[in-house]
Amino acid sequence: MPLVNPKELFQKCYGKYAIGAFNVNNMEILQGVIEAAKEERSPLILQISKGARNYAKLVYLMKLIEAAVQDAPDIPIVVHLDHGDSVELCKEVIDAGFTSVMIDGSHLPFEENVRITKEVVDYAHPRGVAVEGELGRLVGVEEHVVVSEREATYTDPDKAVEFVERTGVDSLAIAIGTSHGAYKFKGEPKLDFDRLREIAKRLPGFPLVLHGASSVLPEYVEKANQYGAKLGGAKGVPEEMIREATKMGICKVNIDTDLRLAVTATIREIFALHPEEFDPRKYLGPAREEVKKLVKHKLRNVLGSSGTI
Ligand SMILES: O=C(CO)COP(=O)(O)O
Ligand SMILES: O=C[C@H](O)COP(=O)(O)O
Ligand SMILES: [Zn+2]
Ligand SMILES: [Zn+2]
Repeated sequence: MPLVNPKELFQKCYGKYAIGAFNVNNMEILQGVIEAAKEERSPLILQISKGARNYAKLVYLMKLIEAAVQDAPDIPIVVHLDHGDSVELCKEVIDAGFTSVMIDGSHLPFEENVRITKEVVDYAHPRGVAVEGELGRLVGVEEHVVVSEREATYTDPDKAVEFVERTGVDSLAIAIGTSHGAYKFKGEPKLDFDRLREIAKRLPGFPLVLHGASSVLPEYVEKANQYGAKLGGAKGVPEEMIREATKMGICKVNIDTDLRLAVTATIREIFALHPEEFDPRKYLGPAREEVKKLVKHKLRNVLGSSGTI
């Protein structure tokens, strides 16, 4: 089937399970993710960041995704722009065939965020493309002990309603305590589920998005460290918390760091155990296999999207 708009996927999964949005940077990661979705009979969101585009060139990534669609003809696949930082970039990728874009104005003043997000919606919707906006800031490592600090960065439920109404976005990324990367918490992991519940209550049935949703699986961190990495103190969102969030209106769960860790741990082990090896297929192949194993686990045991197509 052709690439799909995520709207229908979100309607179907709301409150029950979530769609995994996996960052794609190269062929091996893409193939690992696709093989997992095929075996699990699960829909997929493939997301491309500005960084991915700078690394691999958009034309290469789009051709790889075209190949994936051909290789997995019955899997609904969304191609999404992750953290679009300008109206121009969103328009460019819409014209290139993306079926979903994120315009991330979360660092801007509210009115400015509304303005640019609405501009993207006005361009995207007539072209059949969905738009994700973001309200609230994802902050790393620092613990939110001070209430005023939390109020300044976490998503305000009143503002979320106003933002959705005024922009017409199809989904909203919210800040409830997650952050990007491998160092999400200093102490015990904690998410503001009361806030999520409140936002979901005020926006009934409206798809919410969780960024920074990697779990930073200890097995990968330990293996990478065992073979020379320095990832001390790495900590992610426990899988149980992700499961809980998918029951509360989170329809899209963004995962990048976990893929990076799976690749890195695998390659480090091979380099350490087989120093004579110099054929990239001998370490990129196993890394791809590990990505597949990880994504199957996420789809089946964390997101709950296995067997839904
Ligand atoms: O939010 C993300 C991409 O937009 C990825 O988050 P992680 O760093 O937790 O994988
Ligand atoms: O949100 C961030 C994603 O993990 C993408 O990261 P990147 O900009 O390094 O590709
Ligand atoms: Zn953001
Ligand atoms: Zn993100």
